[in-house]
Amino acid sequence: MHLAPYLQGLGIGASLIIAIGAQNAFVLTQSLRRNHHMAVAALCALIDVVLITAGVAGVGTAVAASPLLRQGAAVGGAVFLAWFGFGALRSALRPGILEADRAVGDGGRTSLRRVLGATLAVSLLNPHVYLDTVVMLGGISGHYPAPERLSFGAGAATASCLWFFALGGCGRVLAPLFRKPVAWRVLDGSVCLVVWGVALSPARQAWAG
Ligand SMILES: NC(=[NH2+])NCCC[C@H](N)C(=O)O
Repeated sequence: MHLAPYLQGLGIGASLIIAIGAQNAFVLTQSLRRNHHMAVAALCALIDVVLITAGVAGVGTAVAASPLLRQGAAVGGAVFLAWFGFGALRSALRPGILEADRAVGDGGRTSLRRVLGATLAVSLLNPHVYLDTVVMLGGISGHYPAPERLSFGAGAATASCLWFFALGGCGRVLAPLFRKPVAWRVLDGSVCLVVWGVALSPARQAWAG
């Protein structure tokens, strides 16, 4: 294991993942509801590990080289983020509609299958996930010689695991704050703005172009 590339992978992986977006908002919501939150965190971490491995193995370079794949991902991603943001806007404007869903604690649990299905959707249909793992981390890892590339990938995978388990576990601490409906409205409103901002961001369009 090479320490310097490992730490670089850890730092770059963390800085890419920490910004709030659709996936983080979803994990945080399940954590606040204690809705199979550790299974959700584990699935997100697992998906990251698999995609980072693919990126480090060279898939990212191939995707970036294909205009068709890039544009397909960009259009699909914008549609997904627009739809996800619309859901957040709806619950910010009419918090009552999701009341049962939003109960803090054990009141709002849905079946494990449904929650894991939603986790897969919010991860695998989300362009940010591929951009971070396959394209960015995969692309940066290409600058290292092979053994150091593996250490870089291991560092990035460590960042993902630490982040998702921390986010999944933090609901217990934040739960008292989210007993007030207004806190959910603020969270949902911010998520809507951020997600729509990402859907329209010039960086994403440049990537598509
Ligand atoms: N490494 C990742 N899984 N990145 C994608 C998720 C990160 C992004 N901030 C979000 O919450 O949507």
